[in-house]
Amino acid sequence: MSTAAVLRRPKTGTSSDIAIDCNVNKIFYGNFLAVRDSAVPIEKGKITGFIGPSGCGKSTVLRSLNRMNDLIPGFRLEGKVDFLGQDIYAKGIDPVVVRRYIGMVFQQPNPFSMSIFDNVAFGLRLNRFKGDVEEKVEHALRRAALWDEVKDKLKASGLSLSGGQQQRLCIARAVATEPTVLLMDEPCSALDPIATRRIEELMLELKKDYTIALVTHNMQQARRVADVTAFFSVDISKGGRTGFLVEIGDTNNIFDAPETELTKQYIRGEFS
Ligand SMILES: Nc1ncnc2c1ncn2[C@@H]1O[C@H](COP(=O)(O)OP(=O)(O)OP(=O)(O)O)[C@@H](O)[C@H]1O
Repeated sequence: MSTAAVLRRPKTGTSSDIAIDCNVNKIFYGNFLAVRDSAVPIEKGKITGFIGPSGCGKSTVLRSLNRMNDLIPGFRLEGKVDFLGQDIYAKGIDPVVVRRYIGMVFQQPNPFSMSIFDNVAFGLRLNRFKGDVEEKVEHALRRAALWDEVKDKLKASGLSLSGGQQQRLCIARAVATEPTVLLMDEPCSALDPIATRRIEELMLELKKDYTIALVTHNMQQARRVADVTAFFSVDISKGGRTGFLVEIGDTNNIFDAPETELTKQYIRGEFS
């Protein structure tokens, strides 16, 4: 069976509510133990927010969900990450195919130095899409709430757009190939408050069609958009700096009735 055949999209009515079942025992960069003991189920159709102090491993865990960390020399994961019940780190699974189903939007908007149209069409062409590219590009730009602003200048460079528009272009690029899950690594950190609000509104709109995992430094953002929040912290007890999951639960519970003292302290702003 081919890899593409192995990685299926979720069907309605499947028994599990989990899109990605992430069970990290350990993640290393070389000899450095960056993250330990983090079981983070990413529920279908929800936004799961990752919060926690700098260096607690939020991005590392997020990037493990679509094998983006494979690109980093020395990266090693002990544990299991299942996408719709299939181990994405299993032998024979092509990370490129994994990333087609589990797309990513980065902190810095990173449109390619090409036209708006070509930015969105990029993944389609890469995947040798045989259908109507123009229709797909328009659909993706509409999904990213950018169509009205760019429909008359599709040949202009993606780099000519504002920061917020560029980030929406990157979201359009990510959704053009119709992934199942979108990983968003601090997608608003380079944006002003108005552009941030637009992206937050967009995330709430996108979750109707996509499962989203979101790393954010901004606790208020997690509170505004995340259905589920995972709080990570850093363990310095053994002389290292190892991130770990403290707790995960409904966002309201994490913010209003957290189970651990550590979460309470973080939510109260006692450390950052
Ligand atoms: N490419 C890398 N090579 C080596 N160590 C890394 C690499 N990327 C991250 N780390 C280390 O792994 C740990 C977790 O980093 P990570 O970026 O995942 O944390 P984070 O919670 O996302 O941090 P921040 O909020 O500051 O972005 C940190 O100690 C970091 O220095």
